[in-house]
Amino acid sequence: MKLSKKKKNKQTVFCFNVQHVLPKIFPRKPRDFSLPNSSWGKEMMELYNHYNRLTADQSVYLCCVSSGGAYLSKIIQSKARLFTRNIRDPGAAFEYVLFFRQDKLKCVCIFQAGHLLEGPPGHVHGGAIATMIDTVTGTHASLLSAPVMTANLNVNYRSPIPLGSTVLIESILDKEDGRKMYISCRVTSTDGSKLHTEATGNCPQPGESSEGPSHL
Ligand SMILES: CCCCCCCCCCCCCCCC(=O)SCCNC(=O)CCNC(=O)[C@H](O)C(C)(C)COP(=O)(O)OP(=O)(O)OC[C@H]1O[C@@H](n2cnc3c(N)ncnc32)[C@H](O)[C@@H]1OP(=O)(O)O
Repeated sequence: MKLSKKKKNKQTVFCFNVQHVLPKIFPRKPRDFSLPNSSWGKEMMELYNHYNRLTADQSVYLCCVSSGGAYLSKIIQSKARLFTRNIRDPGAAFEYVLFFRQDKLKCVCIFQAGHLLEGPPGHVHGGAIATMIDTVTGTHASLLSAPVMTANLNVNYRSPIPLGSTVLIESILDKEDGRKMYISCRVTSTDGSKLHTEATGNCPQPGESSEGPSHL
C-alpha cells in the first residue's frame, strides 16, 4: 500500500497506547486479540505495520473476556465475552486493531471482515458493520472521558464491503457537550478512494441514575 505524502504527515500523530489504560479496567492480563495472526492478509499486515511504526510501543488493544455486570448470574458472568472477540477461529469474524492519535481526537481501526460475517452474498452484513462502528465510536468516546454507552447511532450504507476484505474505520470527535460526545465515523477502502459507510453517534457518559457500562 502506497501512502501519499500528505496522508503520511497526517498519520504520524497516531501514537496513543491503549494498553496503558487497560489494567485499570481489566484486572487479569487479557489475551491481546489485536496482535497479528496467521489469518491477517497482506493489506491488514501492511497497515498494521504502518500504524505500529508510528507508535513508541505496540498500540494495540483488545481482550475477549468481559468482567460482566453484578446483576448477572454467576454462570452468565463467567461466560460473558466481548461480542467482537468471542470467536476463537482466527480470521473467521472480526479481525481488527485500533490506533488513537495522542490527543485522542481521531481514531483509526483496521478491520478485516471474516467469512462468518456474511450478509448479502459475498458481502459483509450491515449489522456487523454497525457493530464495528459502534465499537470504534464507543471505545473512542470512552478513551476521551470515561466509559460510555451508545445512546444514538445513525448509519448510512453507501457501498457494500466484500467479504474477506480489509477496510479502514476512522472516527473523529465532532463535538463535546457536557456528558455527551458526538463522534462521526467513515468506513472506506484502505486507500480511502471508496466510501463504504458513514455514521454519527452520540455516546453520553451514563448519568448517576442510569445502569451504566458496568462491564468496562
Ligand atoms: C476508559 C477507556 C476504555 C477503553 C476501552 C473500552 C473497551 C470497550 C470496548 C467495547 C466498546 C464497545 C462499545 C459498545 C457501546 C455499546 O454498544 S453500548 C450498548 C448499547 N447502548 C445501550 O444499551 C444504551 C441504553 N441506554 C441507556 O442506558 C441510557 O439511555 C443512556 C444512553 C446511558 C443515557 O441515560 P442517562 O445517563 O440517564 O442520560 P439522559 O439524562 O437520559 O441523557 C443524557 C443526554 O443524552 C441525550 N440522549 C439520551 N438518549 C439519546 C438518544 N437516543 N439520542 C440522542 N440523545 C440522547 C439526552 O437528551 C441527554 O442530553 P442533555 O439533556 O444532557 O442535553
